[in-house]
Amino acid sequence: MAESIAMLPSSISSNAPLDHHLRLLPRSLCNTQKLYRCPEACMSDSLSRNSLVAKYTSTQSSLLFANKQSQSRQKCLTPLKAVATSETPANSASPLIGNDKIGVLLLNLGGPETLDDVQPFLFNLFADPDIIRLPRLFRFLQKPLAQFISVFRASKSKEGYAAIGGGSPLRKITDAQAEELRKSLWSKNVPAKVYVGMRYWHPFTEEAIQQIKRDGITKLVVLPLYPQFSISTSGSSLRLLESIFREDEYLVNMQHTVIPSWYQREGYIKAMANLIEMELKIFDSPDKVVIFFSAHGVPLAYVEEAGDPYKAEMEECVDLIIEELEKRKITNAYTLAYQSRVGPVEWLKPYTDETIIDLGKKGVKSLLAVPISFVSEHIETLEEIDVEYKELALKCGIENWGRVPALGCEPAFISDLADAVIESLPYVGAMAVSNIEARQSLVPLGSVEELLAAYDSQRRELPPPVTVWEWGWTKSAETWNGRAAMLAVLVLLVLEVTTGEGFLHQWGILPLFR
Ligand SMILES: C=CC1=C(C)c2cc3[nH]c(cc4nc(cc5[nH]c(cc1n2)c(C)c5CCC(=O)O)C(CCC(=O)O)=C4C)c(C)c3C=C
Ligand SMILES: [Fe+2]
Repeated sequence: MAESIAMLPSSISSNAPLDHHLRLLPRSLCNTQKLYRCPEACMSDSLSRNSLVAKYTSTQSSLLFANKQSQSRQKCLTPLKAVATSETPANSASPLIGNDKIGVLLLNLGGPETLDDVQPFLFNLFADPDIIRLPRLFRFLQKPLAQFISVFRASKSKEGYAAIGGGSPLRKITDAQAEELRKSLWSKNVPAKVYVGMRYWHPFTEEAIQQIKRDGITKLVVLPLYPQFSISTSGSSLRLLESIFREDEYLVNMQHTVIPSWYQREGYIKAMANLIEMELKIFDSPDKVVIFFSAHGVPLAYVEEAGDPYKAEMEECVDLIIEELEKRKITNAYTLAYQSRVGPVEWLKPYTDETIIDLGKKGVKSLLAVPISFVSEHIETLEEIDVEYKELALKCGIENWGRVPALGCEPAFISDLADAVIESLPYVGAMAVSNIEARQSLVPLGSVEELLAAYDSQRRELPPPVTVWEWGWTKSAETWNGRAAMLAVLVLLVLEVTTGEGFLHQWGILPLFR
């Protein structure tokens, strides 16, 4: 059996040129004000596309990256030898580097595969305290509330899923991405197994972890398939992983590292720019098209109260894509807005629908929508953007509409994910505190525990994204009181009409039958 030996990077030796890392460092590491280009500036001549606004102060504290089983740093930075046999089957159950069996766990949201799955899927979603965080005193209501809201919302959601073929394409696409990533890793002499762990539907994270144990994986790279970190997405999955790891002796001894976000990677940025460049060419006058980045929203309180880095990462991501486009002499106007709001609380602004209406009023005629928070097609690209927002845009006078496809299995993107995994391997179970390269993003590489400790450590109570009853003169109480009052009036009316008795009859508003 022929054996090939390849050297893996001694520390992070990214394919990305050094200046790319360096360019990102001041933004990512300093605790001073961050500068962002004003997205609203896109429509204004006076505010050039390069106008800078101070928007965000990173609260990033220095983090200690060591999981319980951390090796000495010296050891982790020793070049690893990747041992792959040319005859090893691609789906071998025992992928080895040295004596280690390497696994990559892709974390994703999951989606209902049939219309019957919609309500239980929604139940799982709303039962997650990172989606609806109830006050401590009311935690026991989490499941009944999730049941209530999921039943209440299911019919609306089902309409959406019916419109895109009767279910979410997420599982199929994520499985395909996992397979392409595995092939890419093997082609780079890293024989790893790749697993998919969904948060709210099959294959659940718990199932993936069982398989990881059965396969005897000893080093695990955890890679959420969200380019930007949010408490409500990657954070929620990491919290689940933490609880699974904590209770399992095997997992406690398995070394791991997490790549919490990767929006800043050159390969991802270039892949997004490629897609935008290609779609722009379809328009008659490509330079007149406004590039409309539409990100999934989160409630404002996640960012302002719990310190979710999601908004800052999203804005930085858009900046980096725009910089890449500028290098290609593409200098279109652009804007960023947030979609998919659920419930009455305030979410990140500007909202996508309101921004489309504004752009229409300002006379914009061509719009290219760019979904930016997710790398697969899903209900919010296929239904919300392609149907609802397109319809709204056409109604608002926008004549030419285009949409950039999600990255899916785009080869340059998958290859870059593989590089991200390879670059993280020296940090599996290791301390990376002083490694500048490991700290490129607002949420740098670390272990599950460290990341959860760094973000949202107190797990503060947040206003829920859906209407939940609260005591006092609050918005939700007003909403629920209003609904209760309307219901009571309806019941009284029905009683009046059916019994012929009541206030309206006594006051002579309705005729007395007697
Ligand atoms: C980065 C992406 C996402 C963030 C942030 C996010 C936060 C978030 N979502 C909800 C509520 C719902 N999300 C739903 C579906 C859904 N959400 C995302 C991504 C993010 N969510 C995706 C990719 C999908 C689609 C999955 C699919 O099946 O294709 C749904 C269900 C669909 C619907 O009824 O609209 C809900 C509900 C909240 C409350 C939230 C932040 C707190
Ligand atoms: Fe969502």
